[in-house]
Amino acid sequence: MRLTASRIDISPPTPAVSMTDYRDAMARLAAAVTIVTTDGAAGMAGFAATAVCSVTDSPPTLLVCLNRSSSAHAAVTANRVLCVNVLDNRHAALGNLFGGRTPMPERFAAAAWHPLATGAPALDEALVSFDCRIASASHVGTHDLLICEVIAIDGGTGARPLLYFQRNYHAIAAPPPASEH
Ligand SMILES: NC(=O)C1=CN([C@@H]2O[C@H](COP(=O)(O)OP(=O)(O)OC[C@H]3O[C@@H](n4cnc5c(N)ncnc54)[C@H](O)[C@@H]3O)[C@@H](O)[C@H]2O)C=CC1
Ligand SMILES: Cc1cc2nc3c(=O)[nH]c(=O)nc-3n(C[C@H](O)[C@H](O)[C@H](O)COP(=O)(O)O)c2cc1C
Repeated sequence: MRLTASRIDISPPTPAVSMTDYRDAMARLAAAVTIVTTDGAAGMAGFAATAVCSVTDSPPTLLVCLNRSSSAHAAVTANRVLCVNVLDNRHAALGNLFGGRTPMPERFAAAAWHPLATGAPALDEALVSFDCRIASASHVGTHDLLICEVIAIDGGTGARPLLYFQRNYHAIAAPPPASEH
């Protein structure tokens, strides 16, 4: 059964802030970079995402914001499962590939993956991967807000996250070892 989204109408007739000013301001909000994947009857797909955050730990729940114009949208919403893969600082090129305009097979061929409980591909070298079932979805403007129940977690050993800031990737070094005194 296809996921149906409720509509939350929040846009005023004339926005007080232009899209350009909003994007310029958002470019200053540093964010972790993820690749969100799906697989199932509607096919395998994936996209780069920074609009991901924790909602609650009871039950463990993530929010993923997905543009309805994305080529991954139909597969994600029809499969109703996704995996959020958090990138480390070696993954900037992979972020670019999944950032759009590249055919899906080419995106997935660039790295090694393994399926988790939902069947969505987890990136072998992710900092951590969250395997999720999509519990609900709402439309807000151009995007679907996907409320995702985390049903499995994989990885969690790396220490060097990839960040996105001012329209560029930035590698974060590992923290120094704790001092002995
Ligand atoms: N949340 C999203 O949907 C995001 C989409 N993108 C896509 O990647 C392209 C390149 O992004 P940048 O190089 O960072 O330059 P940009 O000037 O297009 O975007 C700057 C910042 O604005 C926000 N943003 C951009 N497009 C958005 C959208 N459609 N909805 C909500 N927030 C958005 C993001 O925080 C982004 O980092 C964007 O034009 C967009 O297509 C990038 C980041 C987040
Ligand atoms: C760093 C980065 C972060 C992005 N974050 C999101 C996001 O959170 N949500 C989203 O819908 N698209 C996001 N995008 C855009 C998608 O990854 C992708 O470009 C878009 O869905 C169009 O892809 P398509 O060519 O497959 O249709 C981001 C792109 C980049 C490069």
